[in-house]
Amino acid sequence: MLTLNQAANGKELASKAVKALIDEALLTPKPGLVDAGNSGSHSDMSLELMLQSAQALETTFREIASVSYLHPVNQELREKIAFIGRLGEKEMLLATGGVNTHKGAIWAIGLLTSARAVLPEENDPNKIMETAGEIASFKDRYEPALKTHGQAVKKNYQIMSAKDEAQHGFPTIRNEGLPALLRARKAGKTEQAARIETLLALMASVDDTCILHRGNWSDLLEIKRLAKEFLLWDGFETIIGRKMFDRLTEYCESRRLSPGGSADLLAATLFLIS
Ligand SMILES: CC(C)(COP(=O)(O)OP(=O)(O)OC[C@H]1O[C@@H](n2cnc3c(N)ncnc32)[C@H](O[C@H]2O[C@H](COP(=O)(O)OP(=O)(O)OP(=O)(O)O)[C@@H](O)[C@H]2O)[C@@H]1O)[C@@H](O)C(=O)NCCC(=O)NCCS
Ligand SMILES: Nc1ncnc2[nH]cnc12
Repeated sequence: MLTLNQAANGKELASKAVKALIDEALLTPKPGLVDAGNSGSHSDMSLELMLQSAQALETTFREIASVSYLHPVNQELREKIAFIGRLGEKEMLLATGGVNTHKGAIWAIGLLTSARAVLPEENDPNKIMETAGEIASFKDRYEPALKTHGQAVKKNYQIMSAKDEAQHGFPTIRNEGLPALLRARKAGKTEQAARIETLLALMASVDDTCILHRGNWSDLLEIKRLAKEFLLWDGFETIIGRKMFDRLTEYCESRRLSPGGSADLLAATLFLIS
């Protein structure tokens, strides 16, 4: 039986998680990603599909929050939320007809939801990321032995995969995404510009296994370089910044490359400060 506080906390966190996914999907323009203008590098995704997928995950996040509420940070918690997270992946595939829209987001935002429910009074995003990292670092004895794109890519390159990112307490959000968002807001930029700069700050740093899976090492380096240049030229504020954005979009879309991991981390950043 859920307590009233537990139920309210779960409902609120799940609604914030879904909103973060919707806000990320609606943010336009985004290089190589699905947005309100087009489907970027994806022939099997659309904005409608992304929104359907986000809505379908409400129950997953609510259940993660519910079991995590005031729970000690231990292996039992890790295994409980892994079970729900795997069901969430199935829900996503059911809602999208088999398209992988939000696997990385279920992982990252699932862990952050769990940490926020463990510490319902905590407002410091850094403490939430640290706690999520601790939860992610426990062994999940029921993890199925699957061969994933992320694992295949990690075998070839020495990179920070989605798992490492979480287990280290989300260093890319802590050091790049969140500071970029706060900086842009402080500079008085529009919320849309601030979020696009946040995405590009993440792209400039994340070892995105989606990019490496479809492309190669030099693609990842070029995407990081163009994203850095965009930020260096103050984003959409300057002609060169806008040129860099167009070049980045052209680079991704002509090669079918998608920074899906950065998109997930943008949604996670928005969730953390909601
Ligand atoms: C630990 C898991 C995340 C599994 O990780 P692993 O690396 O083994 O598996 P992947 O299947 O490759 O999924 C990782 C997804 O994470 C995103 N991502 C990639 N790089 C990073 C990074 N450096 N940091 C953070 N996040 C990252 C990315 O997700 C997005 O891309 C997906 C679309 O990919 P795409 O390549 O376009 O589509 P595919 O259909 O897969 O391939 P093609 O079309 O190219 O053929 C989209 O979903 C975005 O979300 C990676 O895909 C974790 O899933 C896990 O272990 N879960 C078990 C349950 C659990 O423990 N849950 C606990 C909390 S809920
Ligand atoms: N907007 C988006 N487009 C493509 N893949 C994604 N994965 C997460 N968000 C995405």
